[in-house]
Amino acid sequence: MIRAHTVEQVRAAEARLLAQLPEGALMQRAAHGLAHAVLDLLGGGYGRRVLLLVGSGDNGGDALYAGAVLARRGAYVEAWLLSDKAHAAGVAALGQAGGVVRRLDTSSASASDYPTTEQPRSSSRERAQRATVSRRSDFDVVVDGIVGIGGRPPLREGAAAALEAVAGVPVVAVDTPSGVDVDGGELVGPHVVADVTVTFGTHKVAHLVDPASTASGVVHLVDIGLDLPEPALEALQPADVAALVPRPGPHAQKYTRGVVGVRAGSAAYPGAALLCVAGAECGLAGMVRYVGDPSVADRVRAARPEVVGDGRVQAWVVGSGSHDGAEEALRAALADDVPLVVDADALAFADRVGAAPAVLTPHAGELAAMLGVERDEIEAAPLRHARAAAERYRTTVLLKGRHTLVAEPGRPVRVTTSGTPWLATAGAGDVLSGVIGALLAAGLSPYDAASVGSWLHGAAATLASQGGPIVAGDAARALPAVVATLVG
Ligand SMILES: NC(=O)C1=CN([C@@H]2O[C@H](COP(=O)(O)OP(=O)(O)OC[C@H]3O[C@@H](n4cnc5c(N)ncnc54)[C@H](O)[C@@H]3O)[C@@H](O)[C@H]2O)[C@@H](O)CC1
Ligand SMILES: [K+]
Repeated sequence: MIRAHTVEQVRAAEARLLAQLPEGALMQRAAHGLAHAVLDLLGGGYGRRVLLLVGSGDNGGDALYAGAVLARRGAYVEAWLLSDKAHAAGVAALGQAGGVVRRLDTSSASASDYPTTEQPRSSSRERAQRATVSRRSDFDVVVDGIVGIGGRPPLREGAAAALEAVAGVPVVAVDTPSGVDVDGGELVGPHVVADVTVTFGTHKVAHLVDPASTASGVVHLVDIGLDLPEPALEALQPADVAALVPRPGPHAQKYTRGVVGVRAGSAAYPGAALLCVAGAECGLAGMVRYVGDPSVADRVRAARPEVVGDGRVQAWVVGSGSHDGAEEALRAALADDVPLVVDADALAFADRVGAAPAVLTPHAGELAAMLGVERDEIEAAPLRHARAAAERYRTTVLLKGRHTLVAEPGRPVRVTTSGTPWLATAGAGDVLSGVIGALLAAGLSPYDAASVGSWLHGAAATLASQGGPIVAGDAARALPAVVATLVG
């Protein structure tokens, strides 16, 4: 499991650990982890050229100490101090290691004010003595030590100008890309866009949740020995999914494995019925029933001879393509008093679900209608709105997106990081609701069914895609192969 904690949780854990360790030990752990990640990225230290952007806090301290390690490995390291309060011991350490330190006045800086003279090709000692500075193209990497978990977004003007001055150079962010909203994962103004983020102790919410996760690049976690409580957020990994996926026991029969019923599709949208059933037929439940418009039911049975008609089920999937039959489909499903997936057209009636165990599966537009806000607001702050919806409906809410979120009151939000952009295709949501229904029927809780279903759906899309385009049915067809690799 990948876990992410809030700034408050990290600070509390750090305080407990700091009390047991010699002064500075934690920062040294962080800085060495950072330096080694930079060395890995650059393929070594000797002859490499590293620029540190250093803010006023300990995030800058990490960058400076890491810079000292890199300088001792033969790298040319130059630090631009963006504040006159930069970490003093870190500045001294970098200087002792032969690094170049420049104090910049960022109060009125624009990108053109930043150093642009060419760096002479001479020994690192000479370079350090002359304290000459480089053109942006002379740096192999920029280390962003502007702000970490102590930052308040957005990035201040001077820091943003410094970034602009080195645009195009690969960036390694220290702990978090500076300027992002660390706990909310929102982007509210200028911020660093990192190629790699080296974080300490645990992931932060912004590394996993969109839109901020797009600014984090590849996230590398350095263990500094923190003892942490239940996370704010978690991302299932293959081993977690494998542990949760239902498997038939030696005496299994179709009814004990669970029966999932689908009330989806309509004469206007027959394809939604077929795709939802295709997801439900992933093989994780013992039987699939379809109930709907007779002409659609005929098409479902023609395509999928295993599917049977109305009867007892352990879970219902309602709403994908139900059109104006959604309200009645939801009413009928609720009458059975079993867990249900409420999708698409049925989401307009989500208030009727009450205390029934359920997964609501809106995309941003549907959630906007449910909460009475604009779609843009959901897309700018998906985590905040997924949590708000879970509280508002007192149930499990799966908000679809590049990194789908599963929120339930009182539980860490689960974020899905499997998948491919090729899955943004018509009918993908219908398949997803079917898979989640099958998992509910097999006995998983709404929280597990939603997060495992979403993970499997993303992994199946990746497998089907092989880097190229797919349609929703391709993802459904790849589901059994994904499950086989997990449980095999
Ligand atoms: N606390 C600890 O024990 C450890 C902390 N570590 C590092 O310390 C960091 C936290 O350090 P701090 O608490 O000093 O905080 P930061 O260094 O993250 O930032 C705080 C400073 O940044 C300035 N600032 C805030 N918002 C800004 C903005 N939008 N633009 C520009 N400047 C801004 C503030 O004036 C403040 O001085 C972590 O992210 C991590 O990198 C690591 O060394 C591991 C150990
Ligand atoms: K940073």
